[in-house]
Amino acid sequence: MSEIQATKITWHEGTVRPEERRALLKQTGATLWFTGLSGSGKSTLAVALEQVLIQRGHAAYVLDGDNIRFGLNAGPKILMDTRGYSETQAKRFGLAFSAEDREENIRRIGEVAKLFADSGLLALTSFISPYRKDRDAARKIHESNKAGAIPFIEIYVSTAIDVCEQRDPKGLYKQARDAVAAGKGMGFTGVDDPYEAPVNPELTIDTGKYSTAEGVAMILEYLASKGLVNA
Ligand SMILES: Nc1ncnc2c1ncn2[C@@H]1O[C@H](COP(=O)(O)OS(=O)(=O)O)[C@@H](OP(=O)(O)O)[C@H]1O
Ligand SMILES: Nc1ncnc2c1ncn2[C@@H]1O[C@H](COP(=O)(O)OP(=O)(O)O)[C@@H](O)[C@H]1O
Repeated sequence: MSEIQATKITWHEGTVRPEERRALLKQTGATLWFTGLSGSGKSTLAVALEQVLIQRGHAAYVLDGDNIRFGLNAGPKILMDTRGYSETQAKRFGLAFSAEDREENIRRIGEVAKLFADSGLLALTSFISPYRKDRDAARKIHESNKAGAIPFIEIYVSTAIDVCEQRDPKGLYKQARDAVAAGKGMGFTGVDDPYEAPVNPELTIDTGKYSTAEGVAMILEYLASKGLVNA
């Protein structure tokens, strides 16, 4: 017996067809997967795009790395301080920034975005998602969706590290550089932790060159070309 059979779970088919969901919401669900360094502009772009989409009558929702790490993917300390987890539980379920924890962070959010998009929403995810294999796995989750493949649009926010570091909106680059100088390190993406750039993203946007409004316009143009938004 395989591992999967051993768990004795069976898929329970729904009766609502994807066309019915599309007719109800007057749109096709999709995931827009923003990836890039801290401070590259993922959240700014995603939030600005969400606003325009809603104004245009589209159901859209941003899943933001920082925000999701307060809840679904909270770290051990937050789980103990705000959810009453014991230290053992918090260590078991909490996610920090090791390669394994980032992998699980992205796996969960790949699944959640897929559910949102399958329900008919435009899911906008804003996570560093530094590992190519983890982003590819999220794409695969969408491609192999039970009710039919879901569009997965990878948007590489390619802003150079020196620009991100100059912005340093949360002071984390400075902290990371100081930690490295002190010989401790912080495992901060781009400083002393890897970022693997996408090989073949659907879109690339450098916010060092384009304004937020221009970036949003580029994404809308792409979505319109795929029939995913009202022109
Ligand atoms: N070590 C380390 N490396 C990178 N980022 C760090 C780290 N520690 C904390 N932060 C803050 O967490 C935000 C990134 O969370 P993500 O869930 O998007 O990261 S990941 O996809 O799991 O790599 C990231 O937010 P953004 O700046 O919005 O990207 C940082 O504010
Ligand atoms: N063209 C632009 N697009 C997006 N953000 C920009 C742009 N120009 C400057 N910024 C600034 O860069 C910072 C990007 O931060 P944020 O959106 O939180 O990035 P990330 O989510 O990738 O960490 C913000 O302070 C934002 O105001």
